[in-house]
Amino acid sequence: MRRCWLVTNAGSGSTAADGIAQIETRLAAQGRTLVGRTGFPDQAIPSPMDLNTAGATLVVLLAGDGTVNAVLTALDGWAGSVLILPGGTMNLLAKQLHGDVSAETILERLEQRPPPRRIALPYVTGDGHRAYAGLILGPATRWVHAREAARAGRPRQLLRAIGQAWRRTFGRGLRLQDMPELPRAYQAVFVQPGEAVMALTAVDARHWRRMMELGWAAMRGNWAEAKGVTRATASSFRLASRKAGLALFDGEPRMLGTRCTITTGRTCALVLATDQAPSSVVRSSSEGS
Ligand SMILES: Nc1ncnc2c1ncn2[C@@H]1O[C@H](COP(=O)(O)OP(=O)(O)OP(=O)(O)O)[C@@H](O)[C@H]1O
Repeated sequence: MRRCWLVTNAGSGSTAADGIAQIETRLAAQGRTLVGRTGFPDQAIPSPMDLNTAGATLVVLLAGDGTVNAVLTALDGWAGSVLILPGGTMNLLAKQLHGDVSAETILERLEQRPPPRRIALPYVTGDGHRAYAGLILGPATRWVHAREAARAGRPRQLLRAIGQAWRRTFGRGLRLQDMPELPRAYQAVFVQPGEAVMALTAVDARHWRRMMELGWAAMRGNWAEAKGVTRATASSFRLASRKAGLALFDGEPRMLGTRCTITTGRTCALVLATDQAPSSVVRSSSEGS
């Protein structure tokens, strides 16, 4: 893992130019050679063939969960390793793999003996899209447009997006098929990948602030029996919607077709985990290095 390719996203929550420079300095101090750099999304993610041609055996990724999603999906099947460093806002995957530690600490652990394990990550999938940290379904997904407008510093677009999200959230909820445990119409359904089955958390809460708090907290797994929340597990289920609907795959908006089926999958052993006591999702999917 001496020859690396660095992928960054300047739009990710906590990726600053000096942070990227620090990572490059640290890699050089460890005797690693940077054979390529990609600034996503302006530049395309390198293909396995690009990486092999450059002799890269390690992709170091400093970005948020949305960028991590794009890279893992593009590189699934590659024989090298991917090291995910926290460069985003939530960094759910980096925390699962390494604990809540800095990029510097994770790079230090690359040198430890035995070396970090390469693991296969489970994901949930629908209509060809994947979510490694979590999938959000239902009208609450409309709030993503407000988030992106705020991020882009566009106040008029933000106000319009808030208005639309507000109306949608309190409109008709999402119904699921093949899930008798979840019989109602829900404002949001959070789906997290797991070992054999996925975990569903359905929110039937009509207060928008509670709903958004519950949503992202659910992804971090730090709340349990909140009001208006029902939990279930499934190996697959279908959306009952007759119209295409918005979904958030690791926070990124994608359209799902009518009656789309959501199932599970798993990557090849691609991703490095450095935490001694990783989360249950990671532990359950671990493989030898
Ligand atoms: N596949 C993609 N294609 C195009 N743009 C993307 C893609 N994934 C992420 N982005 C954009 O890159 C920016 C940063 O997203 P990213 O998810 O990497 O960081 P974040 O949202 O700050 O972190 P986190 O998801 O961990 O909270 C966002 O504007 C996002 O929409």
